[in-house]
Amino acid sequence: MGPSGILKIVNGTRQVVGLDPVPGNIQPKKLLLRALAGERTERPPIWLMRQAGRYLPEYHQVREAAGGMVGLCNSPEHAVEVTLQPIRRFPLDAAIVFADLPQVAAALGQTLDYRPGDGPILTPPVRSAADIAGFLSVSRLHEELAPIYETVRQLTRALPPETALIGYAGAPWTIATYMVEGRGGGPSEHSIIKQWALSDPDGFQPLIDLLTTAITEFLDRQIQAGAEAVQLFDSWAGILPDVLFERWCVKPAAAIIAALKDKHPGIPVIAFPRGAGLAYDGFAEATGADCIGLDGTVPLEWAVQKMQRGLGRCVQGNLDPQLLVAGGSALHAEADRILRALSGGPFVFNLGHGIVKTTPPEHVAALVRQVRAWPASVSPDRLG
Ligand SMILES: Cc1c2[nH]c(c1CCC(=O)O)Cc1[nH]c(c(CCC(=O)O)c1C)Cc1[nH]c(c(CCC(=O)O)c1C)Cc1[nH]c(c(C)c1CCC(=O)O)C2
Repeated sequence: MGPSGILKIVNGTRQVVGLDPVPGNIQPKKLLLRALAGERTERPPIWLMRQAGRYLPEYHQVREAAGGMVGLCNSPEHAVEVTLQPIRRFPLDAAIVFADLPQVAAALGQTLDYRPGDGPILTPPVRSAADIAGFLSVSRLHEELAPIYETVRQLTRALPPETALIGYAGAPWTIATYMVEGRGGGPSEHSIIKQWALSDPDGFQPLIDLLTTAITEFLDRQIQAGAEAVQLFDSWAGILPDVLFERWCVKPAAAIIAALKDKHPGIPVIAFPRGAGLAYDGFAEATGADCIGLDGTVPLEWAVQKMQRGLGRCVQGNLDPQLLVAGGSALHAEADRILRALSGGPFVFNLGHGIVKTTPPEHVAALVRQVRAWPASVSPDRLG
C-alpha cells in the first residue's frame, strides 16, 4: 500500500479503495468519519466517553452557573461550553453533545433529579404498562428535548472543522433500567426491572416499544440538527440473561438503526452494548451498526478476528478508565497494546467505559498525544 492509499476491510479482506485527502483540499473527510466508514486510517481517531465532565475543574464552574445538572443539560449556551471544554484542552477527533441519558425519560413524563453520589433519579418509577399509558406524545417529546437539538446546532458552528460531532442516546433497555428502578449510579441489583422483564415479558414490551420509538425520533432530530454520527449506549446490556438479550437489546437496537439508516442512509452508527460478552458477535451482525463499542473485557485478538476481519466492522474501545486515573507506564503500555492489536483495521480509540471523575487531565493529554503519534507507516502485517 502506498502512503496515500486508504485500506478498507471488505468482507474480511483488506483492499485499497481510495486516496487520502490531499493537502489543500478544503474539507477532507474527518478522521472519525473515515474510520466509521470502514477505513483503516493512518492513525486511529480518538475521543473518550464522558470526555466532558467532573474531572475538569472548568466544568464545575459552568455546572454551578447553570444551577446544577438538569439546568446545564437544558441550557444550550452552557451545554455547548462544557462540550467544547475537552476539545480546547486536548486535540480530540470528536465531540459528543453534552446531555444526559435519562433526559428522554423526563421528556416522556417522569421527573429527573440528581442527588450527590446517587446519579440520576426518576420519579415516579414505572412499574407497569399502565404507568406509561399517559406518557408519550411525540410533539411533547420534541418540545422537551428541543434544548438538546439547539445545542447540536450551535456545536456545528462552534467546533473546529476537523472535529466530528457525535449525537447520542441511551438504548431502550438501559433507559428502562433508570425508569423502572427509579435510581441511578449507585449500586443496584436491577432486581425490579429483571423481575418484570423475566416474569411478564409481554407486559414489559410496551415500555421497550415506546422507548424504541422515542429514541429513534430523538436521534433523527439530532442528525437533522447536524450530528455527523450517533452512538447508542446500552450501558446495562451486560445484566441481561442470554435468553432476554435478543429481545431487549438486539431487536430494539436493530429497529432504531434500520429506521435511522432509512431516513439518513449515510449516517454512521456506533453501538455500545456494554458487557455483552459472547453476545457481541451476534449483536454486531444483527444490528448492522457501523462500529461496535467494546468494553474492557473484550479480548483484542477476538475483536480483530470476529469484528474487523470477520464482519469488516469498525471497532471502538477499550482502555480501562482506571488506567487513565493511574497514568504513567501502566497507561502507556496498555494503550500501546491496544493500538498494536486494533490499528490493522478500522478502529476508533476510546475507553471501555466513561471517564471517572478522579482522572487527572494531564493523563488524558498524555494518552491523546500517544494515540496521535501512532505511526501511519507500520506495516499491516506487523499489526495484523
Ligand atoms: C448510563 C449513562 C448515563 N449517562 C450516560 C450514560 C451512558 C454512558 C455510561 O454508561 O457511562 C451518558 C452521558 N452522560 C453525560 C454525557 C455527555 C458528556 C460526555 O460524554 O462528554 C454522556 C454521553 C453527562 C453526565 N452524566 C452525569 C454526569 C455527572 C453529573 C454531575 O455533574 O454531577 C455527567 C457529566 C450523571 C449520570 N448520568 C448517568 C449516570 C449513571 C450518572 C451518574 C454517574 C456519574 O455521575 O458519572 C446516566
